[in-house]
Amino acid sequence: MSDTVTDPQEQYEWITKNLQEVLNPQIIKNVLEVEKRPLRVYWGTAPTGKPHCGYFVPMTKLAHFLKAGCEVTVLLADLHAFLDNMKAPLEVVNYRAKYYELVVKSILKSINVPIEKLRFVVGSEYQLSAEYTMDIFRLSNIVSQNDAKRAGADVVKQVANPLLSGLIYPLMQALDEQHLGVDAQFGGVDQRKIFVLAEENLQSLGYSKRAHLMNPMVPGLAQGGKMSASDPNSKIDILEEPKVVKKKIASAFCAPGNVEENGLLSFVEFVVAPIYELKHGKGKFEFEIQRPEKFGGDVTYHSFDELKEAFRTEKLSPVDLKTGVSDAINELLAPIIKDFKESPEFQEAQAKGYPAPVEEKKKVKKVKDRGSRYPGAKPKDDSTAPVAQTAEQLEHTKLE
Ligand SMILES: N[C@@H](Cc1ccc(O)cc1)C(=O)O
Repeated sequence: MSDTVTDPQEQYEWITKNLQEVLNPQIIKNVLEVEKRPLRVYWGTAPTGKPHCGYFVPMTKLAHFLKAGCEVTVLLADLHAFLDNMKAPLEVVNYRAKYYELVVKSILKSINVPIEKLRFVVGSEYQLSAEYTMDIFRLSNIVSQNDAKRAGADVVKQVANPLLSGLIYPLMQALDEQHLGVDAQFGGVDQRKIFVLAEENLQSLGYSKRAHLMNPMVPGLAQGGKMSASDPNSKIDILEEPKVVKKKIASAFCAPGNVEENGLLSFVEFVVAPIYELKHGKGKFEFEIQRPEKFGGDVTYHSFDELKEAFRTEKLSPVDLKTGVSDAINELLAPIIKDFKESPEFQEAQAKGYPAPVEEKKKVKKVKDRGSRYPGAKPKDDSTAPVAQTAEQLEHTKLE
């Protein structure tokens, strides 16, 4: 990556590049133009599930911030992962935070971002202090249940009987801005309601209002563009093997000529293009697709619009677009998979951060054992069926 820019105008352009929305841009401009110092900005991530390909998107923004000379902090929000319906139980949360840290560093390295310029902070390192705790209490005395609930609506998992932790979550995210000593917080536009909560309340605690920078949400690969945890094909793990990438992309929704609802084109637009630009310079774009001779042979597009137009007019078929996108993803993932395979620390963080559920293991073993005792018999999994103890229960079991 080339050197950082120093002209305030240019810095502002890098900071806000590709964003969907900026709240309080004057706070940023004031830092750059009047105070003439580096902008301090942070991005928080809660180590919950496994990071997927969408993770490249905030990474390119971190690169832009560094390019603009910002002081960038990455918050590994371990307690937030716990507070969000215990998505990360306390026994595993520090391994998951480590795993996220290594993924973030590996991605940044792969797109030539100097990681030594970033500050990594683990949430629980400061969020358990007396001062921070007192701030949660102070904030809980000025924010209503309703407002806290609404603030978390797009971030905290919504369940039938919501836990109190889901209300504490947004309060803490607001307080992080103060306790990390930043001028601005960056996140996806799904964080908007929490950002507004912070803007509306920090001043009542005697703290200053921060600016907020928001990325658009990147559509997934399924029809409708949602990335859903329940549809594994809509997401590609950051360590996905090339073959699996091909398979998932092959099953992605992609109708001939349809450029509106097309997760593959979105992936090129929001992930591949910004990374290419970072590596090769402003405005540069190149997307190569290997294609059999009889369908026109290999083809290279020099702008995203050119690619999109070729697909719209059906000069490029879904099969060929899929080949191009799979190859591009595999190229992006290769250095991260390599880092993982070469690092025992990385592997340990994954193994201990995401242990196989104990129940499942037991079940599998039982089924296997039975299978070997009765060769050829189809194992029937009744491990959860109740065992009848009395005549009455036996009768009941029979009836079922
Ligand atoms: N809410 C963020 C995580 C986060 C947590 C705490 C923060 O201070 C900032 C961000 C997410 O959805 O991933």
